[in-house]
Amino acid sequence: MRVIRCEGLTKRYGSTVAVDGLDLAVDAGQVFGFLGPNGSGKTTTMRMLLGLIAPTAGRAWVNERRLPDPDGLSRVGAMIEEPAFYPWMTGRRNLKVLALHGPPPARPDAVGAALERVGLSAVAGRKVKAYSQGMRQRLGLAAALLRDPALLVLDEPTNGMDPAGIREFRALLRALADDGMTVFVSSHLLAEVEQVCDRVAVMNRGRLVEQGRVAGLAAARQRVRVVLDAADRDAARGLLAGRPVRTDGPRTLLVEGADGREINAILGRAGVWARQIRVEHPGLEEAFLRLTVTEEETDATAPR
Ligand SMILES: Nc1ncnc2c1ncn2[C@@H]1O[C@H](COP(=O)(O)OP(=O)(O)OP(=O)(O)O)[C@@H](O)[C@H]1O
Repeated sequence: MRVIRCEGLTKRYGSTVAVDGLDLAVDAGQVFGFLGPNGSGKTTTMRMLLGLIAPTAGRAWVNERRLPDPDGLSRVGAMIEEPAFYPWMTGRRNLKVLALHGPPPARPDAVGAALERVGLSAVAGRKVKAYSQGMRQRLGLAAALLRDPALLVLDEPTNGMDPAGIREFRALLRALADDGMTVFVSSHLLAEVEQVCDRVAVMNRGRLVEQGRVAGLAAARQRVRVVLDAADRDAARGLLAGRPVRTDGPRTLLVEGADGREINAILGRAGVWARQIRVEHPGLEEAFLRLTVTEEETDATAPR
């Protein structure tokens, strides 16, 4: 089942195109990472999917209902921006207040179950003002879980958390998906998403630049590392001109997306012999950075 589907989803604010013709498909039971640098349109997309803002153009379906159909949205739990709680109330009381607000009202045991699920049962009797950032985020997640959602939409949920908290949160998301929930989670930090997500979509300036399995994207970003005698480096660079090639120190060239054999042949034919040619698969993090860096930036930062 497709839990989220978008076709040409677009949001404009005056002359700013926050989201530009987005096509997206998210299947049930996955953790789906929605990645991109700040300002790339992630929050705007999530707000459209939650029916909080109307698209300028395009269509979207949530839980197989065309937005803004409330039936599709009634099975969605969300955490967008920092969750707001009454600081002078305990964690448990905050959730009870939220459980009372409908529709639909939450099941009577929903508060206890949600606290248990996020690992806050032991501190549920403490006032929220004494909670750490990580505890607040988890309470936010518990609030999103109160009505047994089929889909969780989480906007940068680990912002401000420490590394241990991030690890625990990641395990929690994985466990929820293993129980059949679909988790749509945004981040500008790939490293954390890479370890928990089945699939990712990468946004840049309102546009989708990649979508696929995490493992597949990492493999697709292969590069060839060519180590030469320093005297040969510039000649080799000349031979590879027109390809995405950059230097990495006085003896090394990195050629993006290339095939090792082909590079070997080009250099060998011209009599420029490499000391070493190695195919590398840089982590998704690096691939992601490269994807979202503009061409001018690449030129400006490339060592010459
Ligand atoms: N209400 C608004 N009015 C005008 N412009 C907006 C509005 N909301 C978002 N934008 C613009 O749309 C673009 C995308 O913003 P959005 O918040 O969706 O990005 P993001 O990827 O979620 O980034 P962040 O992680 O910083 O929230 C930005 O250029 C932003 O300035």
